[in-house]
Amino acid sequence: MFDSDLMVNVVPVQSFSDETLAKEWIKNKREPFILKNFDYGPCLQKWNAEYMMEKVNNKTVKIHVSSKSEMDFINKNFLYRTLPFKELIKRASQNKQTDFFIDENEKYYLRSLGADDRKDVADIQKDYPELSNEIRYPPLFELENFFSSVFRISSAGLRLWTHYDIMDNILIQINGKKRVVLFPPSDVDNLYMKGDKSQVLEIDNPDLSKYPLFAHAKKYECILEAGDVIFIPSLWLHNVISVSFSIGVNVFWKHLDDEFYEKKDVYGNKDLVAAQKAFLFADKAINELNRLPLHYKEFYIKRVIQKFQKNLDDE
Ligand SMILES: O=C(O)CCC(=O)C(=O)O
Ligand SMILES: [Fe+2]
Repeated sequence: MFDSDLMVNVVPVQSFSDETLAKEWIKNKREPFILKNFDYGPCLQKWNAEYMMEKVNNKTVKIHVSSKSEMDFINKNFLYRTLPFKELIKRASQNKQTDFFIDENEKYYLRSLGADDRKDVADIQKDYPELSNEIRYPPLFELENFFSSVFRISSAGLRLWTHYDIMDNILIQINGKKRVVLFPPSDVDNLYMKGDKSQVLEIDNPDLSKYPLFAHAKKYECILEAGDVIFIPSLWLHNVISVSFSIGVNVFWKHLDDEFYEKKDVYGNKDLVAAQKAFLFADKAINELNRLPLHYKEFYIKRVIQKFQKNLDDE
């Protein structure tokens, strides 16, 4: 497989400046897009490293620390540590560290959490009151469906693994640049999933002997500049690399009725209740079939898959 074969599957993410059009896309098209030129308020001018260090006092944050550019959640090649918010910003905004946990080139990632990270969802308005009136969200969702708002602060060059979330989501880029690569839900068979994450880490240089189907995955791709917001529809897989020191905020909201979401899901990434039940039934079905000799099991797994496929075909 050559690079050029992989390139065939790259689609640039659409961008536009019209909020009404953006809302239409969310409702009807459900594909990623970038909305440009929205007025987010003072955060766009103000939120740089110096300002954040000065403004946010007395807060400690749980962070990811990684000596590798490609963070790997499945094999945990990073550390969880705690730092004062100020210190996180200082370190994440510079490329070489004098104080470090692993080595001088280590990188930092903050996904902000609620006050009690097991019970509370992240909400910048509550968790960072000193910054709360400096950001305004674009009117792309109904306020009653709001779920959480999350800081995404990252060192230059750090990549967040490919994953999906179950809620609709906008990612607002406030400072610095990010490259975002997305894969449609229909490509989930090509992404070697483990839970909500893909095992293919090096998406630009994948090991195709290990992950041959990845070559067929369709990539939607864009660079998010400060002042851009991208819509990441639920179930679209996404991989995010910070091209420079980067401050972003993402907002999740519920696109379905409350009852479909797991109640205790503070991160907004647990599979929908119906899907969790289906996985449990699948485990039970597998246990049953495991009691049979292999050739019966193979035959009946195919028959069960046919049943699921027929259900989809009848839709
Ligand atoms: O910007 C990032 O680092 C990750 C964003 C993300 O995963 C999201 O908005 O759902
Ligand atoms: Fe995400």
